[in-house]
Amino acid sequence: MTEATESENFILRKWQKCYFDLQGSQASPRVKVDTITGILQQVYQANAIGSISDDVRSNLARHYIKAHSSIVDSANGETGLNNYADGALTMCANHPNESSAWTTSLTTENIRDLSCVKQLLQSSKASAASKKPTRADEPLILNQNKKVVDQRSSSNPSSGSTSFASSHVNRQPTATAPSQQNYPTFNQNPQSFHASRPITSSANAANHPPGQSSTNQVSKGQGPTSYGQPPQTSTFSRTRQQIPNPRESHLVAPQFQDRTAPMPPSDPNLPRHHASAFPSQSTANRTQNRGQINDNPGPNYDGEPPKSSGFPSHQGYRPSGFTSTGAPPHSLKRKTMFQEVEFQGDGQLPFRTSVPERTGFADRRFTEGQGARHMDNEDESSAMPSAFKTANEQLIIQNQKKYGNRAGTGAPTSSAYGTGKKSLGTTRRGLNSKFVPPVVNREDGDTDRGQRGVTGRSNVTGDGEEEVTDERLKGIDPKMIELVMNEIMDHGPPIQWDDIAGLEFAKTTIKEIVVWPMLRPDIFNGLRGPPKGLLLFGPPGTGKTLIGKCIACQSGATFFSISASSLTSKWVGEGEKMVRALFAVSRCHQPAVIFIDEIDSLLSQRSNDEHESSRRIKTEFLVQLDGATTSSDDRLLVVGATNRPQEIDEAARRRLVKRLYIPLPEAPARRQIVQNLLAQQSYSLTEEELDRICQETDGYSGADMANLCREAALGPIRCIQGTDIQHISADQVRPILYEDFQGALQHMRPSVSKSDLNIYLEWNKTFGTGASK
Ligand SMILES: Nc1ncnc2c1ncn2[C@@H]1O[C@H](COP(=O)(O)OP(=O)(O)OP(=O)(O)O)[C@@H](O)[C@H]1O
Repeated sequence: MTEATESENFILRKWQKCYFDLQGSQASPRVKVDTITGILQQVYQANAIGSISDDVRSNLARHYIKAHSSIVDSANGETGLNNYADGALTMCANHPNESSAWTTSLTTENIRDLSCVKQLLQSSKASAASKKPTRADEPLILNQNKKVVDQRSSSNPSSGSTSFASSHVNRQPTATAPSQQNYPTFNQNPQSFHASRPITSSANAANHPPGQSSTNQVSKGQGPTSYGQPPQTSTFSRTRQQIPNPRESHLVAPQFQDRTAPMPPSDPNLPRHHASAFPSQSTANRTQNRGQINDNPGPNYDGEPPKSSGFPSHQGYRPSGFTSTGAPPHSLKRKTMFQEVEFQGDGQLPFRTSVPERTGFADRRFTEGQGARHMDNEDESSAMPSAFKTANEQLIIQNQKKYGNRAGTGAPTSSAYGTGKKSLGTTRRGLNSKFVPPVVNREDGDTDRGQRGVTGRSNVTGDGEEEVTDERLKGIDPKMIELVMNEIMDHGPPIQWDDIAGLEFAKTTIKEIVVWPMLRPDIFNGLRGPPKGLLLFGPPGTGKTLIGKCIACQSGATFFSISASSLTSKWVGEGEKMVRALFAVSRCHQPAVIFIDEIDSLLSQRSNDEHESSRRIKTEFLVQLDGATTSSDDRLLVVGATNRPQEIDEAARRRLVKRLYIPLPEAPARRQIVQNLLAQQSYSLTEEELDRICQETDGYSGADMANLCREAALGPIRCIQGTDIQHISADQVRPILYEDFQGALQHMRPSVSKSDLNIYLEWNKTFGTGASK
């Protein structure tokens, strides 16, 4: 077996390991995306260190992408390509190495094929009439464009340039461009994107003449074309190619560059990994760029003052991109002409080079491309933009329109589970960046709500740029938003109902009153509407937090988990701001579950000697809770957990409509906990011994049982002589026996006192839901 094959097998084994993550019914979109990203990273890294050949890498990546094309093609704005493209797509693009320049494969034709462009054209139609160029102007513009076409064709007939402009030129439908085959182009049939991607033989790479520009490399099929015919460029590559790193001024606005000039191969500013560099662009930078665009319109391509065409000029992009690449002056003309001729619908779009715009732009195409939805014969020229809308913003809006109804299927939509990655890319955007909320799941037919979700976040600024800021986040400190996203949004592993032993009454009630309504708001509305506040009370360690997570997981909701004491202590003086931010962000992540542990410390009875700051937090919380409870549109559930229900303020108690007692586990539940935990270990216990353990642990909480099992599991280890532990193999450790539990029971006493239990029972009788009177 060759070394390469061994590496391949190693990766395949890992791959199989990931299979469950991808196929498991509970695998959230984010888990799947992360899993794919992970395996592709391994493939890519293995190739980078020479463990596997380019061929093997291409094979693996291709198979993997094909096998999971539905995930790769996910249009989910949160878990789909927005995140995914940053990493995995780079790798599966079969790009030869990190420092190679990326080249665009956008062409005049395929740009128009992009569904997002189509959408943009449609959406700007309304304003088009007023800003449509006069008939007299059109021939001029077209002639200018023709001129550039000719220039490009003649000056660079066979360079293999993949410049945006040249691609445009050479993708004219007529076969007049002899060098067209040298340009990366899109598969004419987007549907065949996955189906017709032969692996690019590494021979292509091997045959590649040394010193040839990377643009040519791509065109020869060494780049992203591993999924398509050599001259074609997959959408993967296009996705990357459209994302210039803002730190690389020479790469800015690649569509304007004369890409016949090779890109600097080892610019010190060039990040080692495109995957990490691109997403790391802060929105602050982008905002700055926008500022440049809007504040400093600059001259147009003729050095004249900006035309009043409704397009902002792009001085922020042009000079650096052009001077450093030595692009000919006519590139500027090209820019403007494309702006007006090729992108009549939204002329700015192709010239926006900040990350999300590009990503979203390409992603949208990528996502919808598989449906082979070619652009209809739109009257594109009739559409003129009135306000700039970035592709990412457009994507979000489109996603809302398109996927706003997913909850009805019961499919988890925006669950944040199963990923170690912070969602929504906020960590990438930076603190001062504009927060772009994720897709809000809305119901079928509820156009008003869906519409509101869209319009609610679109503001046309004075300079004509359309901002995408959620109304619900207005006035919220971005740092707080970031904190909520980073510290409060929970990304733990998914929890199933079966993971929670016993508690049948609580589980059944919760499924009925919370989970189903969250999954099917179309059925559970009006009187059947879910409660917005739920209180779980009972002794410590009985599974209240588990239940909270399980609710979120089972209802496909985003889980926000915070301890009330950290609200009052960790963010001293900022507590109420945090509460506001928490609710605001979670409203953007609906359906959402806000789990507040130790809620009693937040909502304790009001008293005169209460500290001012805690009073403010409490007031804010009640206000927000009221908002959640009064707005029937919101799919927001507040779950409070407490060991001291009797201390909760009665105003708060009233708002936590359902109050469920989470008692200590009964014997069968304790048995289940033991069995579940032992399942991961080698043990030898008879049924009787298990029964005895359960009898002897009366009064133990779930957490006590877990601790008992941990202690018992150490029994076999303690039998081993200290020195031997270093030498024995794992299978030489004997199984866990009943004796180990007996030993553990000597040390582990129950943590809940009988008197405490009486308080819970009493309170449950008075205020609990479903308690027998
Ligand atoms: N019903 C249960 N089924 C399975 N495991 C349980 C159960 N109850 C508790 N556990 C175990 O105890 C641990 C602690 O549970 P959890 O944090 O949910 O308790 P809690 O009621 O929220 O505690 P606290 O009130 O102290 O916050 C869990 O991680 C789990 O290992």
